[in-house]
Amino acid sequence: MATAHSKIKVATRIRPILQGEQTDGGIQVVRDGSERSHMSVRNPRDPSQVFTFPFASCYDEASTQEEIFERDIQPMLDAVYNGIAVTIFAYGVTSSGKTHTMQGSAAQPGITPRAVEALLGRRSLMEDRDVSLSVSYMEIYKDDVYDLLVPKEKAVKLPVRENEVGEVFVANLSSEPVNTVAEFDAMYSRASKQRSVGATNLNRASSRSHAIVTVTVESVDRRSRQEMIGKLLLVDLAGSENNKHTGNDASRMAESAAINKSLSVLGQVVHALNTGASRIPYRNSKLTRILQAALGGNSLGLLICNLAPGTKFRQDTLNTLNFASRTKNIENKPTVNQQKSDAVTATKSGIPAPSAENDSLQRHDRPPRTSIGYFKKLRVSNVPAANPPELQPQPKINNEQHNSSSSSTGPVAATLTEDEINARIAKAVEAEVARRLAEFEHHRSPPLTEQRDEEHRGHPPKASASGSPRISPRKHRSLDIELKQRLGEIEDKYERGSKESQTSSSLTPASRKKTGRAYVALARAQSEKNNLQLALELYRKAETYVPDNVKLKERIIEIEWAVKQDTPFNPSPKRAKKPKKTKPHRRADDAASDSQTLVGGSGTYSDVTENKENFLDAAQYPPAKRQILDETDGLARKRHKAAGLIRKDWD
Ligand SMILES: Nc1ncnc2c1ncn2[C@@H]1O[C@H](COP(=O)(O)OP(=O)(O)OP(=O)(O)O)[C@@H](O)[C@H]1O
Repeated sequence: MATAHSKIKVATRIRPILQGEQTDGGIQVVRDGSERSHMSVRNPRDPSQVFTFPFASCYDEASTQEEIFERDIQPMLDAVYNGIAVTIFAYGVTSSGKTHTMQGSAAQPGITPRAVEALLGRRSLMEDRDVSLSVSYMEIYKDDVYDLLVPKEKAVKLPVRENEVGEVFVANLSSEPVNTVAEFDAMYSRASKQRSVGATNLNRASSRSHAIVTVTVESVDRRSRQEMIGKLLLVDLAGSENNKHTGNDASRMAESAAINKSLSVLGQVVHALNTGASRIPYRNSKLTRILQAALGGNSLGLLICNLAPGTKFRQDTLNTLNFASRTKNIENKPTVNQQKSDAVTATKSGIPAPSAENDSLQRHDRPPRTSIGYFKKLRVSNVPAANPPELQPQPKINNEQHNSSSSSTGPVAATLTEDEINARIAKAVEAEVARRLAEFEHHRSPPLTEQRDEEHRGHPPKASASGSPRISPRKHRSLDIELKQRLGEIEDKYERGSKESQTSSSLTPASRKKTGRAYVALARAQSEKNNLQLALELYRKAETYVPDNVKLKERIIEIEWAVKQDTPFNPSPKRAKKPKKTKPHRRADDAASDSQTLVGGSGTYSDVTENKENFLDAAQYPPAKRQILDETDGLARKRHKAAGLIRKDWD
């Protein structure tokens, strides 16, 4: 039987213009008369340029909650009843309409209440099966997981665990049985009030956390006692934020940093899956760990990208659509969770069947019966789902994860201090970077000796696409050599030390910064040589070490664009350094937080505009404009300092 692959489906939705919002109509849904549609977005920097992004469904400002539900959600619910996990997540910049789409209001209920109602409605149609529904509801706030079904004062941080077959679950998360729509509405509205929400300049009720509702549908065939467990995960992500617009205070800034960081990791996971990376960084945030099955795993997926039409969000829109374009390439392998429903099978697994006394609230400190994938090892057969074609037991997911904590706390940990272990981890990663870079360079570029020979033979050095490289080829080579030497030294040092394999998340902030910087320098050198594909890969590598660097993201988008259009990329010179006296003193712990975020996630239009300006020679600007830029920068620095975050310019 062939394995069924299913790509993540992507839909986009533009929210209506809010009161006082400025827009220039630069973002539109375009339909070609058939079912096909695409988003058209004007380049904020060059209005003559229009980007187009085709997606399965594009909804404009006039779209209704019902329309989206009927067209894109309803058809996926069959799969849930057929024992498959389905994940629907809303993504977008703050205030773009994610909560409206997922949760909605009493007058305009969103996807979540509609989906539960539809699932409950289907129950009566299942004549030969006993069906039960239960719901859990959690939020991920500042990278900690909380149960929204328990009163806030009693809510504790819940651990995210993995069972012996590598499936991730949230331990001790409660779930409640749901039999009627009224029951669900009461529970959902009570729990949603507990979600962390705060006012920002961009949204009076901005979600400060990612919220995940999980509806579990268990159905047992009355005759064969075969049980199927389907799941529906409804995810309302917090929105990426530009703190120049949000007007956040210190505590909001800390929330914002956590939101932007986790969204950034989500972007990295999507990127790693797209490029077939051997290591997918699911472990770098709780969000991606929990959504692991939905991203390259055994779940069916729908990503709804919410877009804000305001002009100031234009760059966010482009970032969101770029993310969406990458996500739609991800292939999942949906599998049916099916088993014989009897106590013997359950106890055979070593995990007791749920006790009869289990009342309305079930707690799980081990993989719950309903956890996605728990039945993988109990599964006795596969059933084809009504909708998806053929479904197979889940093949091994390409999600190799290097668990550095286990290696660093083995025999080494017994004799070394934590600092020493950290230092070794840092060295190991740097060594890995060095080795990969050397390999990369070896395969991609002609050996330096060959280049030198060419010059000796009188061939002029290759110019960049612009025809006027700012860095001479000689300088490129010396930069490459210098960096390789530096990385070689690190590797040598490491060779004399430990051999653990590591992840970027295990590095100290200083080491992450250093490694990221090395990649940026190499990438820049490659882009100067017009090796754009290679430069792009190196910039992306850098991003895995400094995921929240907005300028780096901007550079990646620019090069992606150049590669896509097959046009030359004209790298801008380094930002002119400001006079020393305007810079506040940097403490050691400031340096350590360099890899933290100024704004993360996707950045925003004005942010990028400013960054773009930073790439340009400051001397090109009239004094008044330079002063404004300096003041904005000073203000931002003050705010970030207050929140323990300091901006660091890369490149
Ligand atoms: N399709 C829509 N129709 C009418 N109003 C909408 C729509 N989408 C969003 N809104 C309104 O826009 C505002 C912002 O929406 P919402 O709170 O859903 O954004 P969000 O993306 O969840 O923001 P955050 O990430 O900050 O939580 C709200 O007042 C909401 O009611």
